[in-house]
Amino acid sequence: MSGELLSDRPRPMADSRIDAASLAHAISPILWVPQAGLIAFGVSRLQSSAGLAGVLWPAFGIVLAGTLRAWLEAWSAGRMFDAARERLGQWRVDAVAALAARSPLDRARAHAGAAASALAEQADAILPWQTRYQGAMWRVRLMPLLILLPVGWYSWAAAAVLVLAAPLIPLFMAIVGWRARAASQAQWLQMGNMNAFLLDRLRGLPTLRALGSTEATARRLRASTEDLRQRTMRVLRIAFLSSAVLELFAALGVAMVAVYVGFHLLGYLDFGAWGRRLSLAQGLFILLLAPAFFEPLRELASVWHDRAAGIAAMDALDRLHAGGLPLLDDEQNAPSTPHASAARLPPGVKIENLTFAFSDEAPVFQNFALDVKPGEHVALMGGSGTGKTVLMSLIAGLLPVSQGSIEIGGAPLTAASARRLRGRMAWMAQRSHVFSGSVRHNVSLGRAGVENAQVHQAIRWARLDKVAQAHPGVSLGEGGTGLSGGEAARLALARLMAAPHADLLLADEPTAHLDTETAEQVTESLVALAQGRTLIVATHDPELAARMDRVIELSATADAPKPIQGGWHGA
Ligand SMILES: Nc1ncnc2c1ncn2[C@@H]1O[C@H](COP(=O)(O)OP(=O)(O)OP(=O)(O)O)[C@@H](O)[C@H]1O
Repeated sequence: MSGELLSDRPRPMADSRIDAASLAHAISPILWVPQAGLIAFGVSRLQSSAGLAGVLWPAFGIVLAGTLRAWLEAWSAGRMFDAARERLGQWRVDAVAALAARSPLDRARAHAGAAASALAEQADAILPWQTRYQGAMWRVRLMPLLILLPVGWYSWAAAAVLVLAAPLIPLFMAIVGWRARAASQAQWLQMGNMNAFLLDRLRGLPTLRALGSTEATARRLRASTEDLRQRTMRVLRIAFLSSAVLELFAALGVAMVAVYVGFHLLGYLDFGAWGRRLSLAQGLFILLLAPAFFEPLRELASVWHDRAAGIAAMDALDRLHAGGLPLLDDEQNAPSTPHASAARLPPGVKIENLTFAFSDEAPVFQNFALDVKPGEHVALMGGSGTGKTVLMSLIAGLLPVSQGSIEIGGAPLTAASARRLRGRMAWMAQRSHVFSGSVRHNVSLGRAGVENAQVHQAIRWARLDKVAQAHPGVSLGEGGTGLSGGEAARLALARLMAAPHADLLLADEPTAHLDTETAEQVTESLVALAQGRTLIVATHDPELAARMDRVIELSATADAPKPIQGGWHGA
């Protein structure tokens, strides 16, 4: 996926379409109008000495309307929740795909802890926004008007009181809501930062312990949690304030209607009923409807904070989409399961006129050219920072070329071809990540085309079957705890071995940090494994380099490779 495609991605917005469920949810409270009418009517029947028998059918009607309303609310809430969960699931998938489409060398990528926090925790705040808030919003649009009509029908004065009290509520809520969103964003930002910090320091705990820096880390963590506590309290204060403002104005509105109706029925106020006098039933009807007029607004206030938290969560998901260094990839061109082909030649690598720079930094490569023949074994050497890892990443399509071209086995490396070509490659990183899990899983990595038998063979070949942690049911710790440096290197080799379809091997300093004996074993294994395949190895190890067909020396700004040893001897 290209950088432009990523940045052009439309921002995911809340789905505000009104479907059957949200419509049912919005209008279900209207059933309170016939219920209130029947209650008022029943009371008037009691007053007119109709007896208990006279209120039986109004009571039946009240129960019926109440049951229908409860069913409608339960049904619509369930439907709205399911739909919102489905949408949220899709947004999460999109955000993970956007993260995966970024180059692993992109320094601007979200920190793992912050991304995990946004995806797993914060994204859940979108659900109440999409269900409770959107539902409440529809009720606010419809219900006050639908209540105002019957109230106004009997008394314009009572309707006027409601109309005057109502706008004050959204006004104050808008002011409070604006502050709530900023506070919510700050709270989640701090939460994400804290998670990222915690994850980073937990990974580096052995280093911190060894260098006696745990106390300083604990102090910083304490300061972070205190900051988070204060931000959370700020959010809660604003949420409570918005509810208090609304309750105040709703209570005032209802009280004023009650005062008007009471004094009107007592005969002290004889205006406001279109020249008539309200009966007890009509007055009661208006009194019962007045709280229902404010009910949607009260509901909206109680979920007002959900909107702030939901938008902040959506922004956090959106930030995971923000463009950076893209990985060369186009999911439309996903390869079928790769197969080893006996007849196929291993691919050569031809680089022409290559220029690459990390954003505004000085170019790592300028007009660089390299021709690795099919089956050739090549060592990339050069001082630290001369671009060996960057060059291998460019060949693997993990970084986009700024200018020039790379051909793998005669096929240009582009977004469309990258997945297919990567299917022919196997990468041994400088520090291969070891996942928490069994050795077997760490070797297979769930790769398509990697059979169980190949995994077992690779484990035996790398002599990992003798490693205690390779026993069934025993898992490696996070980051490979439980493996020595040499065993971790052998595990990386087993990963290459288990993928026989890969005929272009890229190994980034496979013997770094190993003692001479282990380095020799790794070199032997790698050379044996690379027979009949193309191998490019970045190394500072002269012993390993000497086993290659050719050595390419990279200089500070690699504009031309310098062969310093041997030539190409063919496969
Ligand atoms: N993710 C990155 N973002 C920005 N610059 C980077 C990134 N990775 C590497 N660089 C820079 O690119 C240059 C080449 O780095 P690279 O890792 O390829 O060097 P190297 O030759 O592999 O070094 P070493 O032998 O120490 O591993 C260095 O100047 C480095 O600072």
